[in-house]
Amino acid sequence: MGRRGGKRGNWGGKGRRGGGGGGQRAANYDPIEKKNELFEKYYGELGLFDGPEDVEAFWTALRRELPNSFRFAGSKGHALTVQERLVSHYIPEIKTVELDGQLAEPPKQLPWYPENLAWEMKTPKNVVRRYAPFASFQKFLVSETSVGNISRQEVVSMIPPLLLDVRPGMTVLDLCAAPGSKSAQLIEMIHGGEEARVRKVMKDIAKEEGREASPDGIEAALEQSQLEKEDDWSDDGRPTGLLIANDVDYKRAHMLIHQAKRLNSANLIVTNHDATMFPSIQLPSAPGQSQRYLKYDRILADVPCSGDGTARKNPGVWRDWIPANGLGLHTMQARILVRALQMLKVGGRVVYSTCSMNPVENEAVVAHAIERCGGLQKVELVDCSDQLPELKRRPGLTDWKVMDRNGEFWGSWEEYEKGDDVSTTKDTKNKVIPEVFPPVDSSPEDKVPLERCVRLYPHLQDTGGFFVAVLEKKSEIRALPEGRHNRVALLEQQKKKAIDGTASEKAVKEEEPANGAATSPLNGDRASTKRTLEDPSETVQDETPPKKQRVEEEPSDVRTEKTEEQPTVATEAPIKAPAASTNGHAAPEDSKPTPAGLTGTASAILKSQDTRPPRKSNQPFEEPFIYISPHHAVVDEVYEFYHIAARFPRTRFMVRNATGEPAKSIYYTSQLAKDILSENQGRGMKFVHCGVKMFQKQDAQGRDVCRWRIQSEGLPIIDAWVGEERVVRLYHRETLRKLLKEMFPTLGGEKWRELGEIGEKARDMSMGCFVLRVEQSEEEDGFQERMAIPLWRSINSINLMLPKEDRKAMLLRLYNDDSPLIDLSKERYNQINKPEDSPSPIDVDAADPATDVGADEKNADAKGGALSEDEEDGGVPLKGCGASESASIPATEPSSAPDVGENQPE
Ligand SMILES: C[S@@+](CC[C@H](N)C(=O)[O-])C[C@H]1O[C@@H](n2cnc3c(N)ncnc32)[C@H](O)[C@@H]1O
Repeated sequence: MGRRGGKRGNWGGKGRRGGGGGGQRAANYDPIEKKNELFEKYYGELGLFDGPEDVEAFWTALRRELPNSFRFAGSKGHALTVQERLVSHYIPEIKTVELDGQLAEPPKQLPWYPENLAWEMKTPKNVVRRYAPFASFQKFLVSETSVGNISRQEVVSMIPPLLLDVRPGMTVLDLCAAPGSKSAQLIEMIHGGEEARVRKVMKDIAKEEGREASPDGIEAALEQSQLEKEDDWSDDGRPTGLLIANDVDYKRAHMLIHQAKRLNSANLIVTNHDATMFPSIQLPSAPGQSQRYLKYDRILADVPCSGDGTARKNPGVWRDWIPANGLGLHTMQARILVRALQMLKVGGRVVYSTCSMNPVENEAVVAHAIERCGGLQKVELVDCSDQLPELKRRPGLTDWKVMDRNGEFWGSWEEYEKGDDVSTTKDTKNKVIPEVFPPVDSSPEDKVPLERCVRLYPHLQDTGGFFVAVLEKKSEIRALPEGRHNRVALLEQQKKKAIDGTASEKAVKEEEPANGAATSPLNGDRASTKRTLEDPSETVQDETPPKKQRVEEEPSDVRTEKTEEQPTVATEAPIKAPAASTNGHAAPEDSKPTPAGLTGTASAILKSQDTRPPRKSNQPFEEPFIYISPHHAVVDEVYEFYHIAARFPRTRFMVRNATGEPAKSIYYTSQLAKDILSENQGRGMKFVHCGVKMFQKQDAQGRDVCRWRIQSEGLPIIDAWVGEERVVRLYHRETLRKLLKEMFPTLGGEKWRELGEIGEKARDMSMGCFVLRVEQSEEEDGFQERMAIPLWRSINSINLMLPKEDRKAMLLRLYNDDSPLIDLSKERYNQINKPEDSPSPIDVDAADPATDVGADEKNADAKGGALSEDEEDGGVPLKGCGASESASIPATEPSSAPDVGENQPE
């Protein structure tokens, strides 16, 4: 993993590689001509637009560069506070810029985004570079993006999570999640109102115990949180919901982890599976009770697609567009959607989305999946025209033509089959299958209201092109095996109806599946008694795992594209499934072919019964997730040292090493995440991330010092439960400024006085980790937002345990200060270590007991010490937060563990 925030900080710099088969890399050196005969013919003749002006506006917009867009991320209260800086400081400055005699246009809020937290900026890059107010705004964007307070995201990509309507407490699955911008939105929704709920719980507890509640802006926080609407109180206000974010691509799954990590969610699990056969997840069940499986309230299927809606940011689309791109993806997209519908709770919602405008990848997939799931009695296509009313949109298509790879249009499967060029029509590689055409309705009640889908075109509100459909599960489904017979049977029914006026409603259901899936002993009703190891409510799909896809690395919203052909009818192809694993890491999907004739589920059953040791594989090794005993000595120690309230759950601490012993880091997860990890490890599930780092092992002097310091990531979760004995309160801006600016300010002599309001407390406090609570106040020199930061007291100094990037971002946001940080420990060391008078480590301390510079700190310097500003800007990997962050840790002045890759095992 690279430097924190690496790619997220890419604002207006050089072009990035994009999806859609090309990208701006080419645009930088050899501009791609925005022309493509087939592309223009296809969208020109599909009849998507309202007359010539509309058509013209569409193509003009599609050829224009895409505006920048971003949203303020994290908890609502925090996002609003960070946004306030843009509103009150940068926008007024930008408004003073004159461009060609006109005042510059500042960034604008998107009117339909909740709390107006999403923005777009149309100013061209060359202007941004030239004018100081833009340049300083740019600096703010980069800084806040790098610490995760701003998420750079395409406007249209923000829509699917909003239509998914996630509420706290829900169980959500994001099937194709990387690089994770939508997952980040989903996590925020799961955590909605958390801060205020927890504070209210604490207030109530204090009242019960006859104590004063902590004196700060609780009322304001309560107001912000819409507590009336939120209903997730069962875990003392902590969210009980869960997001499982999945991606088939391991590297991209890690990009997602990096992106989501800043949200510090204990309610996130990242998995690495093929979404077309995402495994059923077991839940714990009482002895003697039947097995329970996880069902989801909400599923996002933001599937890989041809990405032709991204042509504005990925000019490669213009060069590479061919009809086979969309045709080749349809089957996999439908499989993902069917799998999503299978795993959904009755009454739950799936949002299906693509950044393609092609009906073959959109309406055709929706109709195909509904058809396979048993029609509109089972799955409703939801009318969401009343949601996000200010978002301009067009209805889904109910009729369309299909272009074959020769550029010829066909109106229906029948027409296509009868086509003149028999060799083409019979060519299965051509990907033209019955399901890519508009659906065939056996009766008016079966007509899928595809107009309820949402289409977004570039010219409607200056965005990329996009497609969204919202589906609701009405009752349990048994998906029909995929294959031509479904649609063909319907066509035949229709023909028959036309001839003799009778429709055989049972025809499809009684049809023998072409792939034999329904006759498998492990499939359909006949198999229900045998299904001991998988969710009986899900019908087996006949799976052919997708072959290799081309994946472009792109931090925001990039589609992947298949380059290889994939059989559309999965009949005799050998089925492959994840290999068994005894320790949570699985062999690659293709390492263990399933015996021919068995379905994916059958294979999963065999797999889970497989007790052989895991095979050697190319799958990167993932350490197991092991929960530690609530009575473990380390748990006792931290509870005692930090005076953590007994009510805070002791059972959810986890380590990532095979011994199960706390060695370097202790993570915390929600209860549901724990249940899932504990129940499913060793069953072939590929978990790649879960848990927020809560405690980090720290070398320290002094017998009574707890060696486990609280990590800044975990602090928001445990903060409210830490006893006053380990809390320092801070109210004044200037005090925090000093602590942010200076690393390791000394307390020796009278130096503690320089720390103002906290000086005396700092002087007198014992060594080890404290929680610095920055409280809200109405004072002029007060804070609008409460914050909690870990603080370390060494022998003679204190230090905020905060990564440098966070310090810098806070200094810029709160104080408009972008001058370099001051590392006082380094200065002290350099002073003492003048060449002519270089004392031994013992001499150092003896010479000046006011310094904390000891042998380890010297070592740190010898190994390179802290990174200079220049080095950082030069992209040297930045790790940790202290002065000695890239080297060994001084015994008395701790640095944090690497702040990237913290999902990685110890
Ligand atoms: C359009 S991108 C998703 C963007 C993402 N939702 C976001 O908002 O950042 C599609 C993703 O699907 C993944 N993918 C492709 N085929 C998949 C499959 N069969 N199962 C799961 N993920 C898949 C790709 O690796 C890619 O990251």
